[in-house]
Amino acid sequence: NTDACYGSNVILAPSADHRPVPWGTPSIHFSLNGIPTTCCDSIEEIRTALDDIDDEILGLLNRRAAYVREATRFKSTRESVNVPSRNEAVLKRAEQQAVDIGVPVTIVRATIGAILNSSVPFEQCIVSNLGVLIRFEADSPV
Ligand SMILES: C=C(O[C@@H]1C=C(C(=O)O)C=C[C@H]1O)C(=O)O
Repeated sequence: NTDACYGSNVILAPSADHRPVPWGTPSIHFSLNGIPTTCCDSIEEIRTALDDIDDEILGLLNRRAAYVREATRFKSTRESVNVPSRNEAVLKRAEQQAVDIGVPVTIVRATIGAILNSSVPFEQCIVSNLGVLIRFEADSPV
């Protein structure tokens, strides 16, 4: 039952433990120079696509981290960095979006959760080290 993976949509897959591979037909449909194309015919093809996507995700994480760092400009103390109510809202919104768009909710819950759980310590790290920098500059001879 794929309901549990997606949160709503259901895809059909053979349920046998030892199914012959590849089973089914390529399920990713896209247009290559206007020509309808499908993927994938091999695991290598899939892994190349996953590597490309991971590169894109890294670019997005870099952008997100820049905004998280910028948020420190509006936080006066290290204690005010973590805002649990906002974390909760970010996660809730992502889960709802996932269901609406058809992204597997299991993946969204874990990844957005991990992004929040790492963004807060990153932001706290920036705030802590800004303090060090300011103290260092204040203590330096002019
Ligand atoms: C960026 C902020 O700081 C923290 C990081 C958040 C995030 O990564 O989305 C959300 C809330 C805060 O815990 C913020 O307050 O919005």
